[in-house]
Order: sequence, then C-alpha cells, then structure tokens
Amino acid sequence: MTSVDVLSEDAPFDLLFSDEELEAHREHITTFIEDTVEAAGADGAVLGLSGGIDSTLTAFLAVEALGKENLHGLVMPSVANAEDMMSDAEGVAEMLGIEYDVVEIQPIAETFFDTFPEAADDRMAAGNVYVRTRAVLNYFVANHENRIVLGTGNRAEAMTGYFTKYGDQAVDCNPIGNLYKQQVRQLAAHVGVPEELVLQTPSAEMWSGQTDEGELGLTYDALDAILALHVDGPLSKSATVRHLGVTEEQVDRVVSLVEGSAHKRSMPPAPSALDV
Ligand SMILES: Nc1ncnc2c1ncn2[C@@H]1O[C@H](COP(=O)(O)OP(=O)(O)OC[C@H]2O[C@@H]([n+]3cccc(C(=O)O)c3)[C@H](O)[C@@H]2O)[C@@H](O)[C@H]1O
Ligand SMILES: Nc1ncnc2c1ncn2[C@@H]1O[C@H](COP(=O)(O)OP(=O)(O)OP(=O)(O)O)[C@@H](O)[C@H]1O
Ligand SMILES: [Mg+2]
Repeated sequence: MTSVDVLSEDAPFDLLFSDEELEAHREHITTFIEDTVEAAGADGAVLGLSGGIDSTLTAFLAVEALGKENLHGLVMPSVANAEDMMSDAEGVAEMLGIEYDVVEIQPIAETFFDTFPEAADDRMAAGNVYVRTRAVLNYFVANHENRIVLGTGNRAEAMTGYFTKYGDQAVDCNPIGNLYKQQVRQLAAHVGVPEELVLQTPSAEMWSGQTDEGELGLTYDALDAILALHVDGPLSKSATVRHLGVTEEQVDRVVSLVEGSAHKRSMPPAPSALDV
C-alpha cells in the first residue's frame, strides 16, 4: 500500500486507500462477515450502535453482507451518552432498515454501583461497568436469537489497548479490526455513511466530555501513522520522527500503550502444566 512511498523523504505519508483498494476492502470485509456468520451456524448478527463511526461503518458493511433482516442493533444509553449521539444511533438503524431496540442501561449499572458505592465515583471503573453491561446485553440477544456479536474495534484501538477488557472487546469477530482509524473514516464515506457521522469526534462516552484523542494524548492521524510506520512497519524511532514530524515523546507514548496492553490481546495466562 504505502510501504514504498514512506521510504522517500519527500513523499507525504498517509494511509489512505485508492478507490480500487476501497472496493477491495469493502468486498473483503463483507465476505468475512458472511463467512463468519455461516461458519458459526448463526442466523445473523447483533451489534451495539453508538452513533460513532466504528459501529456505523460495521453496521453498513454487515447489512451489505447479511441483508437488513439479519442484523439486530442495540442502542444502549447511559447518563454519559450525549442525546444527539443516541439519536444518531437510532438514525443509523432507521437508515439501514434494521431491527433495533433502545435499552436504557443506567438502571442496570446502578445496581452494580450500589454494591460498591465508593467505586461509583471512579469514572473509569464506572465507565467500564457501562461498557461491560452492553456486552452482557449483546450476548443475551445473541444467545436467544442464534446470532453472533459483531465487534467494532479498529486496528489503532486494538494495538493500543484502547478498549475495555471483556467489554467492547467481548465479541465474536472484528470486521474492521485491520483498518486504522483514518481508513475507517475513508471506507465509511465510500460506502455512503453521511458526512456528519464520518466527521464526528471519536468518544467512548464512558463519562461526559471524554474524547479518544484527549485521553490518548495524540490525534488519530498521528497515532495511525506511528503505528503503521514504527510498530507495524520497519522505521526506527528517529526515522519515524523525521518522516512524520512527530516528537520522540509521542512515539514513546504509542510504544508504551502497545506494550502495556499486551495482556488485553492474549488469553489469560495459567501456570504451565507441572510434570510431577
Ligand atoms: N499486566 C496485566 N496483566 C494482566 N491483567 C492486567 C494487567 N494490567 C491490568 N490488567 C487488568 O486489566 C484491567 C484494566 O483494563 P480495563 O478493565 O480494560 O480498563 P482500562 O484499560 O483501565 O480502561 C479502559 C480504557 O479503554 C478505553 N475505552 C474503553 C471502551 C471503549 C473505548 C472506545 O474507544 O470507545 C475506549 C477507556 O477510555 C480506557 O482508556 C485491570 O483492572 C486488571 O484487571
Ligand atoms: N451507547 C451505546 N449504545 C450501544 N452501543 C454502544 C454505545 N456506546 C458504545 N457502544 C458500542 O461500543 C463500541 C465501541 O465504542 P467506540 O466509541 O470505540 O466506537 P464508536 O462509537 O462506534 O466510534 P467512535 O470511535 O467514532 O466513537 C461501539 O462501536 C458500539 O458498538
Ligand atoms: Mg464512540
């Protein structure tokens, strides 16, 4: 894709696809969704709709793959969700013509908060309860309707561990899991996602005012590029700094996110078998 360009000092670096590559990715991902549902012997899929670009693109591709009658969307507001995001999420379901339900998760989360009131004020711990509650509901529907749960994670999130362990990562497959964030936006525009959704500020909405880029400490464009060139790619730290115009600290930050989140990407370890 860009592996040759990036070796030239004057070539501007971006991860964007050509039109031909966009079509190839669209085909590849829809085939993946169709094959994964079929291999599971499932009757379709379920996914959480947040109004954000990752779930919106995944839903668009899933409808192409499975047909609108085989996708069930769950819109699951908590007090941390902006109302316009939740109406965008419903709008996506209506635009696609899929079955969807709105499930208020605040009362469910409150029962958890009541058990440890001192933890309820910890916005990260409480935010993760919202995220994991959605996972329980996704699987409730999947079990009952013989569906699989579609994940919405992208490559930048997966590599940096920017997800809740056994929360939004608790899924059966990740159709857009190999796309960096800027490629997610580009493919979304390509398959007809309305521009205002493509350009929305990414947020986990675990507490109000949270944004991905604020919490991660760098923009997705910088994060994607550092991942692609330095972590996934062959460039040294100094070459990455030179090519991208980022700082050494930004490269170090990304490397430390990747290394520190390895536990989220592997099966929980157990002691090796003891031969006694
Ligand atoms: N080295 C290690 N080996 C094994 N396990 C380890 C561990 N370090 C922590 N752990 C375990 O992992 C837990 C921490 O991980 P976790 O519970 O996930 O929590 P944590 O990583 O602290 O928080 C989740 C992060 O993901 C972000 N997020 C979540 C959901 C959606 C999105 C989004 O993009 O929309 C983003 C969220 O904003 C936050 O930055 C610890 O409490 C501990 O149980
Ligand atoms: N309020 C919600 N209702 C239903 N599902 C949700 C809600 N909030 C989050 N999710 C699920 O969790 C996933 C992870 O959230 P994340 O914020 O990473 O993705 P997104 O909202 O689709 O895109 P963006 O990164 O642009 O905000 C969502 O894609 C969606 O499947
Ligand atoms: Mg979001």
